Amino acid sequence: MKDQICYDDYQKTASWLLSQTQHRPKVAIICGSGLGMLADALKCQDSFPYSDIPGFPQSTVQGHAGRLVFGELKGKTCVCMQGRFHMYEGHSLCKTTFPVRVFKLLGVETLIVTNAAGSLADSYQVGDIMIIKDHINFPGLAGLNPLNGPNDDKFGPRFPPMSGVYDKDLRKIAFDLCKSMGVSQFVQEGVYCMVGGPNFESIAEARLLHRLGVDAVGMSTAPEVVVATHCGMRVFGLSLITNKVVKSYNDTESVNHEAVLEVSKLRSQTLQMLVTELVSRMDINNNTT
Ligand SMILES: O=P(O)(O)O[C@@H]1C[C@H](O)[C@@H](CO)O1
Ligand SMILES: Nc1nc2[nH]cnc2c(=O)[nH]1
Repeated sequence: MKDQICYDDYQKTASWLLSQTQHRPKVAIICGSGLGMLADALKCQDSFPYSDIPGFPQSTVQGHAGRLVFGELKGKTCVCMQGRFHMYEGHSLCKTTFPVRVFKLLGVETLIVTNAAGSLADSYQVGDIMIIKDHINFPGLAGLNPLNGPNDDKFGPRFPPMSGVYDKDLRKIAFDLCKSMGVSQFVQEGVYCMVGGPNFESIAEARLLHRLGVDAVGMSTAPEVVVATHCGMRVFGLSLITNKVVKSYNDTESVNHEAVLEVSKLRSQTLQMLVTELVSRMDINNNTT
């Protein structure tokens, strides 16, 4: 896939998908590491391996199946990415966010992003679910932004604001749902920070992030949210805390990807229920053809 992607490229992929499925999703869900089971709740599924979708990049990370699944959650039509693209895989940022603009052209209005993340906040525990309140886009601050290059006005403005992008109403609904599901004791709300990866943080880096007010750190999400916001989508995000980031030189523990995937499994059912109920409560105009 070439690095410069133009409107026609997104359009070709969207048109192909629309010709292959009757589903017309209003909600898109991006599954984080080990969280692909979120798609299992979809009814009346049509699914497509990324390798079959014209123009789609390919997943290379363990725990990211590489399938696009269309279907219904409690009667609401959704499309779900079982596997996302990360900058550290060697994709350019416009490739990692390619699906988001395709979703826009499919008619998607709300993007739900999920990820596995390490916690910096002292009060967080492994297995906590963090409702994302805001993000720090570290690569973005350093000039690595998916919106770099000529702006395409068909998608959005040259200088999009990024304040208040994680929808307040959806966050409130999610909190209330967690209470009624009896899981609020392990639900947090906080700031997610994207770093480039693929290495996990050094202790000095972890301390820096902690001092900056980061609650959870990961290697994705922010570019997808920037692109979704640019094209006018509503955004909701969840981080699953899979590990505590090591901040002390006395700590002998260290994190690895297998442990991240193990913890993802632990909370899979809760996350699936939360996302399903959240979507069912969304105010969406569902056109099914
Ligand atoms: O796709 P996400 O952000 O959930 O993946 C996280 C960050 C790395 O890709 C991986 C590290 O275990 O999990
Ligand atoms: N950067 C980063 N990404 C993660 N994804 C899951 N855990 C972590 C972590 O500790 N650091």
